[in-house]
Amino acid sequence: MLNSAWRRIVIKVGSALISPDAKGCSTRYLLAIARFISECRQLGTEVVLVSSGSVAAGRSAIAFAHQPLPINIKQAMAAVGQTQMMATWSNLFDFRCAQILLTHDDLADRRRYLNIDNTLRTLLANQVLPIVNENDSVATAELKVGDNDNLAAMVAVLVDADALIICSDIDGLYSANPRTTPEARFIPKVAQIDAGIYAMAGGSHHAIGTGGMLTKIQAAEKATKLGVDTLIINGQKAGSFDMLLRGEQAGTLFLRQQDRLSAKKHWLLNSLKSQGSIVLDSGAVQALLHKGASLLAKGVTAVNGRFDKGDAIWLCDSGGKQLAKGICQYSATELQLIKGLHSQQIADTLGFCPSEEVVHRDDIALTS
Ligand SMILES: Nc1ncnc2c1ncn2[C@@H]1O[C@H](COP(=O)(O)OP(=O)(O)O)[C@@H](O)[C@H]1O
Ligand SMILES: N[C@@H](CCC(=O)OP(=O)(O)O)C(=O)O
Repeated sequence: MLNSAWRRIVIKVGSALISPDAKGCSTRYLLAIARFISECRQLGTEVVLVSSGSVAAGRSAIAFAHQPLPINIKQAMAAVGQTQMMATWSNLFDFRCAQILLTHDDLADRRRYLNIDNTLRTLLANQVLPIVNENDSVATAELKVGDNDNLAAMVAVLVDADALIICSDIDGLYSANPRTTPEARFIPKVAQIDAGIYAMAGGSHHAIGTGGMLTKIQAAEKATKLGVDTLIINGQKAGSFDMLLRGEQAGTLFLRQQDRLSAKKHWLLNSLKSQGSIVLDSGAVQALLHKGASLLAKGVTAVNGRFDKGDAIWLCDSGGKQLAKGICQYSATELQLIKGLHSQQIADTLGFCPSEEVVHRDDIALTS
């Protein structure tokens, strides 16, 4: 039985699995991965897929013989390969897929970060499989995350995933690159990522992979710090997925450093500076404290301070007691106009309704 604590997972698939011969997309390895994704969903685990492969899949369409590939050539390859990659995945599923293309800027900007978060939540709530990649054909080097291992870790944190599964072309982390050091030892579990672990990492052995083991360890560090267990598994072996479905460990497991929810709560309460506060009516206070509910406009009675969509704010009771901190989906000006209204009235009042919730329950940390 798949790990029952996995409510939501992010699966990252590397270029070598999408386009093993760098001649367009191949289903050679994707069939087993697609079957795994379908089974996870049937077991009630939500899946977000981060798929590399646009450059590798589009490589044969653009004439260029030399290495390294210049950025304009890679961008043209990505533009061709991205549609092929999406079409290949879509053909393997009997449910809908959605394409999300991101750059580093989208994740660094608070408003865009929230929009992506809302889009992903909505897709998952509608049983659509989000397939994320870097927006390679438009992003310049400075705008890029640069590799999909780190991108997948950022997405895992964004969607509050319980686990990040990085599917590569090797069984997991070894004490050195086994392709150049045959006596390298396999490392099944990593409790703490330190300089010694980084020293094990070598680069990629093929021209289409980005980062080799280094970016996978960086990704594991990002994700485990914020409460996401991270696995590096061999996506070329269907047996890796069978093991996970039986609840067994496959590949190398990087253990999360703390509980995911407490990591988020800690981040909200201690790292995000509050830009204002809102006062809740007694019904909203009860729903917040005892039902873990999202905050709706109906329950807001007053708005203090000047904050923007995406800022952290205090949620207070009528006596001014700070009950929780949360990320607000509306600016203070917008909230002044919609406070006390039913969610259905928001669009009529503002002309738009980015979210039915003023503060989503996933973005709330109670102070006690
Ligand atoms: N310590 C290590 N343990 C395992 N693999 C390593 C190590 N150092 C470097 N590698 C290389 O990293 C490769 C996987 O990274 P990469 O080629 O970027 O794959 P992907 O396309 O899946 O991201 C392996 O095939 C191996 O050649
Ligand atoms: N975004 C790029 C992949 C970048 C990347 O990290 O590749 P990989 O190391 O194969 O996961 C693409 O779609 O070609």
